[in-house]
Amino acid sequence: MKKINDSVFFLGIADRERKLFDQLVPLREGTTYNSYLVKGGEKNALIDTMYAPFAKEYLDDVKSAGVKIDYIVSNHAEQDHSSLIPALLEIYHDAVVLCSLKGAENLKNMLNVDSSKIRVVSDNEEVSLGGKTLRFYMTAFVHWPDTMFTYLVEDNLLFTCDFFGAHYTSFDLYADNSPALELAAKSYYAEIMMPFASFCRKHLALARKINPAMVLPSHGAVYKDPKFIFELYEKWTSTEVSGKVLICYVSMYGNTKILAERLLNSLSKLGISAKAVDLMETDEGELAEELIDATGVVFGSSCILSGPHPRLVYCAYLMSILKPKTKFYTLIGSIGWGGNLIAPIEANLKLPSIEKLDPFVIKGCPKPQDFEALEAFARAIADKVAELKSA
Ligand SMILES: Cc1cc2nc3c(=O)[nH]c(=O)nc-3n(C[C@H](O)[C@H](O)[C@H](O)COP(=O)(O)O)c2cc1C
Repeated sequence: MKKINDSVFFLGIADRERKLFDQLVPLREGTTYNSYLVKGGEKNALIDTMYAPFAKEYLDDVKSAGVKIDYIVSNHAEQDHSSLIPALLEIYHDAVVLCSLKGAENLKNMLNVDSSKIRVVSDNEEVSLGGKTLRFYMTAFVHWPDTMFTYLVEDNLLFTCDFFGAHYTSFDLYADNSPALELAAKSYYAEIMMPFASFCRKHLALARKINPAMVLPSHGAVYKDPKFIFELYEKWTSTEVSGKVLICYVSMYGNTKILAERLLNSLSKLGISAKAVDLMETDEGELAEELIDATGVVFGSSCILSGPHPRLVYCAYLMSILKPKTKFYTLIGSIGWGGNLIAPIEANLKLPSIEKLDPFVIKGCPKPQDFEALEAFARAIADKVAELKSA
């Protein structure tokens, strides 16, 4: 247990060995699950709890505080924060779980929490701990429909659960505002929050309006200087067109790779910010990070068994669920004799109003005339970027 002030304590636990989150998100250095204890003059509250595998450590820590737990605030019912609520209710029989309406439904469905133990709170509702007041803000969809913020009024502390979180363990208590933390927060945003960008913008504005002295998320470090994470979220959620073009390719014998590298070079010469990633060497997390500001995506694939490499189809599907603000896509590739490179990608790429530019496909290895044609293809992409930026 680490002290934040005389009334507020951090009960986070680092899970450094964890390699994958939600069976989808690769972790660079594990993660932390953060829970907080708020001691009031009359009552005490836990804000979010802990992931079940850490039951012993966590419950010992809570008990060592030597206070009765009157309230268990569940800002979000995902099991990494809520799965020890039943165990806590076994210890603290009179404790009441405070959560949103959707949170109540989720806690009942997922953890069999008895309705009699739950009190649903509404937007702006306050609960007094005696000299300390918890105020709740309904912040649906950052990232489940149940999510809410808890604000400790007298101390000006904002508990945001997953919002502003980071899978980051290299800290003692407070954020060091380092490039490593920025990358962890970026990765977290891309994989967890980006699909809900409009909700993120709305709840970011709320957090800014509250103007807390600290932001206390449920993964990663406590932000003593919330401006750091607010400005990053401002940038990532911005609707501005960055103009960046991301080339995502797979190549068996190097033909498509040559096209990808030539295109990257041509785009750079035309003043376009571009990046090429080999999808066989890029995990979901890295791809998601690159997609945050990708205005255009160029899929690169050779033909394999009549279609694109399956990794490209997966990439298109991933884009559909992560919902980056990508405005256009196209394709480069090399075939042997025939097949359809674009159709399986198209069938899986479901992004509202994304525009398709004519693809560029060659036979076998690139020839001098192919390189010339590729220059024209690069100019068409640059023109589209310029058009989007000036719109
Ligand atoms: C396993 C395998 C399956 C292939 N299937 C097809 C195919 O169905 N249609 C086609 O036109 N070419 C096919 N090809 C040929 C490749 O698309 C072609 O050699 C291409 O130039 C390879 O480009 P790369 O080096 O970027 O992978 C196949 C090649 C391999 C190795």
